[in-house]
This record gives sequence, structure tokens and C-alpha cells, in this order.
Amino acid sequence: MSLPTHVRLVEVGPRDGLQNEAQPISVADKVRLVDDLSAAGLSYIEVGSFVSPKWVPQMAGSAEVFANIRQQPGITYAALAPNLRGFEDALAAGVKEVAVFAAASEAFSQRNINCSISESLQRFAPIMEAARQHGIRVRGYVSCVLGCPYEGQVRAEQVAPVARELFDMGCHEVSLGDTIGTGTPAATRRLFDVVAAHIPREQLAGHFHDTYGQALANVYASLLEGINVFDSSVAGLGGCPYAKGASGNVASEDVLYMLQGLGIETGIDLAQLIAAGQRISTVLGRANGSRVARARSAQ
Ligand SMILES: CC(C)(COP(=O)([O-])OP(=O)([O-])OC[C@H]1O[C@@H](n2cnc3c(N)ncnc32)[C@H](O)[C@@H]1OP(=O)([O-])[O-])[C@@H](O)C(=O)NCCC(=O)NCCSC(=O)C[C@@](C)(O)CC(=O)[O-]
Repeated sequence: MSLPTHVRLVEVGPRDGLQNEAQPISVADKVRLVDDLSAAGLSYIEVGSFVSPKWVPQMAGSAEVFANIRQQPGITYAALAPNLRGFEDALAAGVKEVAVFAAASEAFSQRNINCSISESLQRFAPIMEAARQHGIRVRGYVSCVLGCPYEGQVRAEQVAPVARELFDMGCHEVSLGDTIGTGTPAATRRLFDVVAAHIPREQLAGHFHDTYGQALANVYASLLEGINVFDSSVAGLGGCPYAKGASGNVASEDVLYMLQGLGIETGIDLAQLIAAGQRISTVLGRANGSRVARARSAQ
């Protein structure tokens, strides 16, 4: 399969990147991050989450963040919604695209959203219905597609039915998440090969965490499988509160650098993206998790 000529990066830094942070981050800093990412040319930014603040306190201010970002035409500003309550809160905050999230492993589903996989899918049904009524697009996530922190190895055959169900419910795109970053390129290729028998490749996305240093290789493996949408996080921010030891998502800057080297278009400005990552890393008081950003800053 030839490489795509264009790739869409779904920037999950403000949500997946920040949700695990223990230190308080002001609404102003979150807003600045989203505005910086808009200016860098991202066409899709996951801004926050309408989940229980008891479960994920860092996302509690998402409505305020939405109220203060400068939304630019042509950019999708999305949020997670785990249930109808979350969807209604998102709607009230003016969100135009939401994401529902399921898992391929029962244990992770219980720890993350306090219900079984099948109960989670039932919870999403009224969201899909309400979304249709309000003209809101819904993206779907499947977590633990290449490994689970509680159950170990996860087979592609476990992932495919969950992904298919989300697709059949009306999710326009299904993102497959290597939540704990244990996947390798061969497993990634097999995963997409199996799932693509159920969902068109153009409607699948890859979401790789870099815990084992495999994320960029897995993005490349996915490109070879005809996947052209990837979730990534500026400065490699992130981790999942319900996957102990999980490190950040693949850094957006590193993915962009590789795509540029492959001659693949994204519409994103690398220098501006690096500046956005440097700024939030300074706010968080930590080293930038993007190797490209570190290398460029050292020049
Ligand atoms: C799903 C629930 C709510 C179930 O949690 P529950 O405790 O079973 O829910 P409940 O319906 O019994 O409600 C309990 C309390 O939460 C409130 N509540 C209920 N719903 C909401 C809501 N939407 N917003 C605000 N509050 C809410 C509700 O009102 C009630 O409040 P109380 O009466 O105790 O004061 C909870 O488990 C939850 O919020 N989980 C979120 C977990 C999460 O955000 N995880 C991280 C995102 S997933 C991820 O990172 C993976 C991904 C997507 O990036 C891909 C990958 O890498 O794999």
C-alpha cells in the first residue's frame, strides 16, 4: 500500500495530555495552549472532557475553557463525553463534536468508566441519538487495543467487534488506542489489518502512547496499512489516570517531523507547534517530551 499524501493530526494534548496532571493548571493556561495549537495549523483539537470531576479533577474546567478559546473557522474543537450527562454539558458549552470512549478489555472498562464494555456501548446509544438530533458529530475511541494494564495482551479479534459496534452506532471515525504503549509495529499492522475487515481504513485512526518507545514506529507501521489520521500530543504530554505508568502520547512535533520527511502534507507549522509545546512545558515545569522540540531548542 502506498503512503498517503495527506495526514490529519488530532491534537489531544489539552485533554489526554493534561488530564493526568496532579498540579493545578489554570483555565488561562489551557486556553492559551488551545489558541497556540490553533495558530500552529492543527485542524482538530481535543480541548477537554465532560466527565465526572471526582474521576478526573483536571478536566473540571472544560466548559470554561470552551467559553474562552478563540475558535477559528475550519478547526474542530472536540471534547470527551462518557454518558448523556456529559454530552448535555458539552452541548451547553457549545461543543460541536464529542468523543465516546470504550475499551477492548473488560478490566480497563471497569476501572476507567465503572461499567462493562457492553454497558458502556448501551450508555453511548442515547448520546448517539441526541447527537443526531443536534447535528453533532461523534468520534469513537477503543482503549487497550494492543495491551491492557490489568489483563495483559489484547488480541486484535477482541478489538474489532468493539470498534465495529462504535462505527455501526454512527461514530464517523474510530481511534484505536495503545493506552499503555506496549504495541510494536508488527502487532500494529496486524491490528489494522484485522479491524479494517470491519471498518473502512479511511475511518480508522491510530492513537499511540510512547511508554515503550514504539509510538513513532507504530505510526509509520499504520501509514503502511493505509491509516491517515493520528492522535498525538504536543510536547508528548500525557498519560492515562487509569493506566499506571502509562507515559504520554506520541509527541505531535515528532510525528510532524517524520511526516514532513516523508513528504506528507498536514497543514501544520512545525516552528509554531514547537513554540506551543515549549510554552506549556514551561507552565508545567517539566522537560519537553518531544525529541524534535528538544533538538531544535538546543540549536
Ligand atoms: C463515566 C463515569 C461518570 C461513571 O462514574 P459512576 O460513578 O459510575 O457514575 P454515576 O452515574 O454513578 O455518577 C456518580 C457521580 O458522578 C456524577 N457524574 C456522572 N456523570 C458525570 C459527567 N459526565 N460529568 C460530571 N459529573 C458526572 C454524578 O452526578 C454523580 O455525582 P454525585 O451524585 O456523586 O455528586 C466516570 O467513570 C467517569 O467520569 N469516568 C471518566 C474516566 C476518564 O475520563 N478517563 C480518561 C479518559 S479515557 C482515556 O484517556 C483513553 C483515551 C481516550 O485517551 C484513549 C487511550 O489512550 O486508550
